[in-house]
Amino acid sequence: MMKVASPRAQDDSITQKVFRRVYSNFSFSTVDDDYNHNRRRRSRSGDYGKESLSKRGFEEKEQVMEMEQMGAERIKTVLILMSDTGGGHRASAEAIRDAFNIEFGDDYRIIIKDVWKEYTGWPLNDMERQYKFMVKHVGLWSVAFHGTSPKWIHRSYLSALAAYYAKQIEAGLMEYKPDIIISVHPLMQHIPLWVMKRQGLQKKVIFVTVITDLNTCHRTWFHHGVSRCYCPSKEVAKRALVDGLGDSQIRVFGLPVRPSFPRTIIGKDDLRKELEIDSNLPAVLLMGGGEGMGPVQKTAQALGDSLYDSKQRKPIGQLIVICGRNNTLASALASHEWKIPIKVRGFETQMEKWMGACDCIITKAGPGTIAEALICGLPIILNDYIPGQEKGNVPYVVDNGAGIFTRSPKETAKTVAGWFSSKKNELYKMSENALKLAQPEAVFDIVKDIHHLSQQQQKRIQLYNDYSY
Ligand SMILES: CCCCCCCC/C=C\CCCCCCCC(=O)OC[C@H](CO[C@@H]1O[C@H](CO)[C@H](O)[C@H](O)[C@H]1O)OC(=O)CCCCCCC/C=C\CCCCCCCC
Ligand SMILES: O=c1ccn([C@@H]2O[C@H](COP(=O)(O)OP(=O)(O)O)[C@@H](O)[C@H]2O)c(=O)[nH]1
Repeated sequence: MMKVASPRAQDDSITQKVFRRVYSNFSFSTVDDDYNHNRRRRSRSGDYGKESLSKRGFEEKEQVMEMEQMGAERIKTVLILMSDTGGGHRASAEAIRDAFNIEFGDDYRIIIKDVWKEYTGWPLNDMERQYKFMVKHVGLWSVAFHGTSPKWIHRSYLSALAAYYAKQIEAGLMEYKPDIIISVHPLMQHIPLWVMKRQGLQKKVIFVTVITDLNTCHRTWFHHGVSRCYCPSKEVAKRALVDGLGDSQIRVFGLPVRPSFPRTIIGKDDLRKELEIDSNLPAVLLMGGGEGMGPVQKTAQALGDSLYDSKQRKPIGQLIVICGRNNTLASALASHEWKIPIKVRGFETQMEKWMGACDCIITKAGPGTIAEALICGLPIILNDYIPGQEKGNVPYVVDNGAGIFTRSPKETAKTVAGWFSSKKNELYKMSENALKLAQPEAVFDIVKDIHHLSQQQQKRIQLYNDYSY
């Protein structure tokens, strides 16, 4: 139990004091704060002085209880910073949220936010649109990605943006009063950490980065001011070390994937029934990230030919295409005449079921899709990658024997037809390798480590308060 020994203790409630210690420089203006402010005013105007000693004793007990709540029991707020530049950052943010809920129930309140979009102005609030434009013109993206790699370039630009939008971002962070901030985006380290430093919050609020790229990630991911930098692979951890992060900051658990992937235990037959997929024909899943990018249409057409045995006049396989948010692609495919069974879907929220029902996957080299496919034991054909952050995902898959890379829709279609007929062993071997490479527990390891950090910090705060009051 905490000891409260300061004579100043009568002035303010302990809750306020601890809160002020944790958020000493924040000037909150919330309903809670109005409540605390009114209580403080009552206290200062001497209301408490008129009360009987026994009442005061009761108040003290109440204060100690409040103190205990502020310590071990208080619900912690976790703010996850992300942006919908691609579908992977949101998927990882949701994975972390779900794992917190599974592991720690109501002990943590999880908020997923794009604070740039909600609180700042151009160009920060428009990243999704600009990113989409740039990745459509890959040359432009390549120049932007590699051109901004030197620290002095991205640091000075991000510092300028931080200074310009400091107040707004501060307001954004303050609205949620986070105990822990988790960034799952390469551009969300510098600005919040800069704001936190300005507010003297660096030691009080835990800030961690969860990298969502498997290999050739951008250097903006590596910020020295973080408590932890969770790297999904040894390759990324090496880059973090080279960039100057310390061993104590780096942890390698894997890329966080939504717990529904490792935890779905419905068999393939049942999944196929539920999704109304033919239960006898092997199935290939074709997709291109959250935005339906890459040569999806041409590949689908080539598969329409290669998975049809014209001699026997019957299909040897079936095709599932998930177009994500690419509605143009979905309508183009839906209006096509097919000789094989096909399902064309838009944005799906239960990807674990579609992957669980299929036998292999064709995708651009998105890290989220790759990590999920590995957990489902799906051999992977990578048919495209975004220059820069996705380039290294190709050797990650191919060198580990979990898939192949080809940009040719015809070669892709021929490979799948082989896997579904004479080369079943190859498919099986790759499936085994995929499972070996998978890290289904990564997201749980990450949240447990964050919980551990939070407990350590709590102990420090309690110790500090023991001696202060
Ligand atoms: C000296 C020559 C400079 C030339 C170029 C200047 C142009 C500046 C314009 C834009 C800046 C580009 C930022 C590059 C940093 C990129 C970091 C990075 O890895 O970004 C990746 C994310 C997308 O996430 C990835 O998605 C993948 C799939 O799609 C996959 O899922 C992967 O796992 C994900 O990591 O990209 C972004 O979010 C970039 C959005 C850019 C929008 C541009 C808006 C500009 C607003 C703020 C920019 C701050 C830039 C800091 C550095 C700028 C320095 C000049
Ligand atoms: O209809 C869809 C399409 C994609 N995704 C998810 O979106 C993420 C895509 O991330 P990835 O890193 O592969 O590529 P990005 O979209 O970021 O380019 C993965 O988690 C997919 O499972 C989804 O949930 N529904």
